[in-house]
Amino acid sequence: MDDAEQNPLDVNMEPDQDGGRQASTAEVVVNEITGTIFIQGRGLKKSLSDPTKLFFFTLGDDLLDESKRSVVPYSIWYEMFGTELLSLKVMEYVGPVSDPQTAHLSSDVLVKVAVYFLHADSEVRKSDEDDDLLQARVTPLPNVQFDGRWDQLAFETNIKEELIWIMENIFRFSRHGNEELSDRDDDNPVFLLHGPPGTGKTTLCQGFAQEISIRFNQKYHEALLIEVNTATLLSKYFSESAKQVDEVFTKVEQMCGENPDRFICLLIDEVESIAASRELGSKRGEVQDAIRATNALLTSLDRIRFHTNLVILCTSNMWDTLDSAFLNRCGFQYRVEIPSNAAKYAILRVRLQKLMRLGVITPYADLPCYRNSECEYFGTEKPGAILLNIVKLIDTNNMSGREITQLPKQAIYRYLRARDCSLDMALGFMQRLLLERRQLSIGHKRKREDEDSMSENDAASCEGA
Ligand SMILES: Nc1ncnc2c1ncn2[C@@H]1O[C@H](COP(=O)(O)OP(=O)(O)OP(=O)(O)O)[C@@H](O)[C@H]1O
Repeated sequence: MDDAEQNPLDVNMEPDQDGGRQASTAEVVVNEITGTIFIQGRGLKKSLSDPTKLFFFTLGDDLLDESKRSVVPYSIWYEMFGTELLSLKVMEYVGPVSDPQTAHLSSDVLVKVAVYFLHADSEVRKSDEDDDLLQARVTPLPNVQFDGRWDQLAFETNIKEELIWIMENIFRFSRHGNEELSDRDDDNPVFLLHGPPGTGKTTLCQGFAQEISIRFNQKYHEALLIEVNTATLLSKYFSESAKQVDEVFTKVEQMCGENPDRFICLLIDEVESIAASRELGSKRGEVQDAIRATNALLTSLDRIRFHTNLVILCTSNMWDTLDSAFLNRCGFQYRVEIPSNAAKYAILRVRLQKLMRLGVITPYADLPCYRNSECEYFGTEKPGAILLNIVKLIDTNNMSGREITQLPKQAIYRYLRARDCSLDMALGFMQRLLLERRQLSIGHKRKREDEDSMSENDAASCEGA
C-alpha cells in the first residue's frame, strides 16, 4: 500500500461551470498496476493529487472464496472534500487469475477506478406527493442511502458478478451504435429475483442499481431508481389497479424518452401483487381487478422494453404463483436462497467489522475470513472460531438473512451492561441470544406436542365413551 501513496492520482477535476456533474478519464498508476480512472464529481473543491487523502484497503478478504480475491484487489474508499462526498472505488480486476496472490501485482492488469459523487439522502423524492408518478419512490443514483450495501451482501453463488456481467454485455452489444445489434426486439432486460423472505432480494436490486449507476457513469450522466410498491398500489387503488399500473409505466416511459442521457432502474418489489397467475386467479374466482392489473403489466412491459436506457428489476417471494406470460418476459431469473454457512459467516463478519469501525465494539480486532476461521476452529477460543460456532447455532435457529444481519446489534442492545463492548463480549452476547432462542423454540415445540397429544387423547376417550 505504501507504493500506492508514492503514486499520486493526478487527475484534472475541475467542476462544471454550473456546478453540475462531469465525467473524465485519466491514466493512473496504483501499486504497479496501470489502469483507467473514471471520474465523476460535482463542485469538487480539491484536486485528487493529494495522496494522503486517499484510503486504500483490500476488499478481497471480505469475499467468501479465497480464489476470488484477485477479482477485486483493492478498493479506494470514499473521501470528504469539504461538504462534498466523493467516492473512489476500484470496481474489479480483469486480468490473469492463475496466481491469485500475485496476479494483482502484474503490470498487465487493468484496473478500473470509478470516482463518483453520492447524492444525499435528502434528495429522495416521495412521488406520492407528486401526482405525476403515483406510488413510486424516485431516488437519484448513486445515493448515500445505498452506499456499501452491495459489498455487504454475501451469497454462496456468484450472483452479484453475474448480474454485473449481464449488464456489461447488454451495454456492450445492445447499446452498440450498430442498428441491428441495438435492436431491442429480442432483448429482455427484465430481471426477476425470487426466493424466501429476508434473503436480500430487494437490497440486491437496490445495490445493483447503484452499481450500474457508478460503473456506467461515463455513458449516462444521470441515473434514477424508481421503486414501485405494488402492494400499496393495489390496496390504495383497489378496482383501478390496472389504470395505476399503466400510469406508472407511462410516466417511466416518458422519463426515459425525454432524456436519453438518463438511465432508469425500475424496481417492482413483490411483483406477485400485479403479476399473479391469471389462470390460478380465475380458477379461484378471484376479482377481475387483479387479472386486469396483470394484463396491464404485460402490455406495459412490451411497450417499455424498447428503451435502451431502462432496466426493470422485480422481486417475489411467490414464484410459483406468477403468471407464465410474465415469467416469459423476465429474461433473467435468479433464485436467491437462505444464506449458506459461508454466507452467514460473511454477513456477521461484515456487520461486526462495521460495528467496530463505528466504535460500538472496541477496540478494533481482526476477524478472519471464513476459510481461515475454519483453520482456527478446533480447540481454540479465537474470535473466528467463536463466530463459526455462532454460525452453527444459527443453523439450528432457522434464521433468514434479515435476522442474521440484525443479530450482532440485537445481542449487544439486549445484554450489554458495561460502558464498553469488546469483540469477545459481543460474540458472547450473540451466542447467549441464540441459545435462549433455541431453548424458547424447544419449549414451544414441546408445548405444542403436549397439546396435540392431549387433544388426541381427548378424541380417543370420546370415541371410547
Ligand atoms: N445474503 C445476505 N447478505 C447480507 N445481508 C442480507 C442477506 N440477506 C438479507 N440481508 C439483509 O436483510 C435485510 C432484508 O433484506 P431484503 O429486504 O433485501 O430481503 P428480501 O428478500 O427483499 O425480503 P422480503 O422478501 O421479505 O421483502 C437487509 O438489511 C439485507 O441487507
